[in-house]
Amino acid sequence: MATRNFWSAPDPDDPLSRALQPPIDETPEERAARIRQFEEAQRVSKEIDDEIALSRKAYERRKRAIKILLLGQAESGKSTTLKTCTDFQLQFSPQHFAKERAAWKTIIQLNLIRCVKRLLEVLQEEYESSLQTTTPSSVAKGKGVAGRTPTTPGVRFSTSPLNDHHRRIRMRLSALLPVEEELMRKLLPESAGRNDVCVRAGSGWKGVLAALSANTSTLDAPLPQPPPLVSAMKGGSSRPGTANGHARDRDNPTAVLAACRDDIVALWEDKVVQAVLKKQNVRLQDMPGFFLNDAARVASIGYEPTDDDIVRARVRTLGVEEHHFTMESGALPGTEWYIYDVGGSRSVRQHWIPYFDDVQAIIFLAPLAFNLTLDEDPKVNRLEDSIILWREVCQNALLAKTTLILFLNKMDILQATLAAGIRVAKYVPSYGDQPNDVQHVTKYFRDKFRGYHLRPPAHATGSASFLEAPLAKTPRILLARNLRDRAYLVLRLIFASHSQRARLALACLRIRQHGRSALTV
Ligand SMILES: Nc1nc2c(ncn2[C@@H]2O[C@H](COP(=O)(O)OP(=O)(O)OP(=O)(O)O)[C@@H](O)[C@H]2O)c(=O)[nH]1
Ligand SMILES: [Mg+2]
Repeated sequence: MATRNFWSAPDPDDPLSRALQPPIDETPEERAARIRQFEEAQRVSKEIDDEIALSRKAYERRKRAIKILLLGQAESGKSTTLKTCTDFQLQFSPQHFAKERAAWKTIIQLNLIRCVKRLLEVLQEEYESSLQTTTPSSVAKGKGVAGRTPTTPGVRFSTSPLNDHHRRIRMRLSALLPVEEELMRKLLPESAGRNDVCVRAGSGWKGVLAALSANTSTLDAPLPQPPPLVSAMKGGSSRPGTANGHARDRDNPTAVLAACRDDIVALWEDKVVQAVLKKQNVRLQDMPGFFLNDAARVASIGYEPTDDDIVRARVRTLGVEEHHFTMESGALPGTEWYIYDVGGSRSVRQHWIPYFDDVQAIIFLAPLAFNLTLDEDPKVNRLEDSIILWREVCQNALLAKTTLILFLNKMDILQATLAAGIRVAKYVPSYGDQPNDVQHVTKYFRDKFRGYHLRPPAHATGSASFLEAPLAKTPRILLARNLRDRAYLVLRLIFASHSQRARLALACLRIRQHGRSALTV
């Protein structure tokens, strides 16, 4: 239907049309101004129409897209799972990957500083708990430690095996703390007081860190000798990061870490320090973002993170991060995928719910961390929390038709924990005197999870590797032995190719069509 122009002949029956007519005595300038105004209004209106059409198209595309939600408690490995996928995708986009690598470098440096900080805390606790005050009788017996014998009653002394050498290293390494503070502030301004590395989803934190890393790379030349850290501890007043000549060090984690490198390595490899950790029952190796074994490499001037470093880096997610991929080849070319990575700590779990009625699949990560407790509530066992959370997900009515995929992950940590002689029965009394090996422990906990979803066929258990196992129509039990296995499955899930193994990806879609099922990996 043709539209009537504002200045066309008025419809005598329409009062609005009559009112919009130009005045009879309109001058040529007024007319030109009116036409310009009208054309501008038309342009804006068209722009709005185009935007509406575009967002309608995007909405339709999004409705057709495959949406996956990653769930699990904090530190369960959600972001890591996604990282492995992104990593894979970035192989085909090296420039983008270089930028990512720069961002991860700073995160890994922060992770290392956090490990050092934790180590220093343990040593401080040990030192404080060993402090004693001399009594006349102890002085008489010549009781004393760390090579010194207090000679006066009432003097406080330490019975700790840590000596002056350790204390000096400890003091020097405390220079890393302002660097950590400054980096954390840049990463997340409201992070003051948090003891972990965290980022707000969607805040563009990778860009911030990549820019930071690029700026500091010009400052990465070794510091003049002696390094400011050492001179500061030798009684000088110039501490790194103070106005006294070294303000730039705070902003240059690479240089400060390099100056601390030998101290970090020496402290971590020190036999006495290792004995203290054992006595205090602290396994820093189990800490997420553990890089002390790599300190000599990570704390060097020319450090470049490897892919493995990036996978192992720890950064806590706050909020919901959306990742969007379009499958370019393989079984479902052109398909759009959205993967949502959420924060897993208790205080942010309510943000999961709005995603429940919009996703086709949930990948639930559950590490078998039977001996650990939640950071946010040290009274709650991690594994118990995971099982309760899994039960809630399985029983949620909004997820009745959603494919549920359960990863029992961090198998390598389970293996190391059991190999270190840590007994399951000590933390889970119901485990009783069953053998304390990976096979029995995994089976025991797998059954705990299995109670809440379809029982898999008996023949599916115990396959050598899920990659070789033929795919059954019914859900099956598969075991990813390490991160690589898990990454592989998810990658196939996302970038399904024509290979045999890609059937796993298709299976997920098939399962989706057949209603509730679960695949335990
Ligand atoms: N050894 C080992 N470490 C793992 C594995 N999966 C994840 N990690 C590490 O565990 C830490 C925590 O993983 P994230 O992926 O950040 O955990 P998340 O679930 O995203 O945690 P939030 O964001 O706090 O909810 C990281 O340092 C990972 O490198 C695994 O299978 N084995
Ligand atoms: Mg995360």
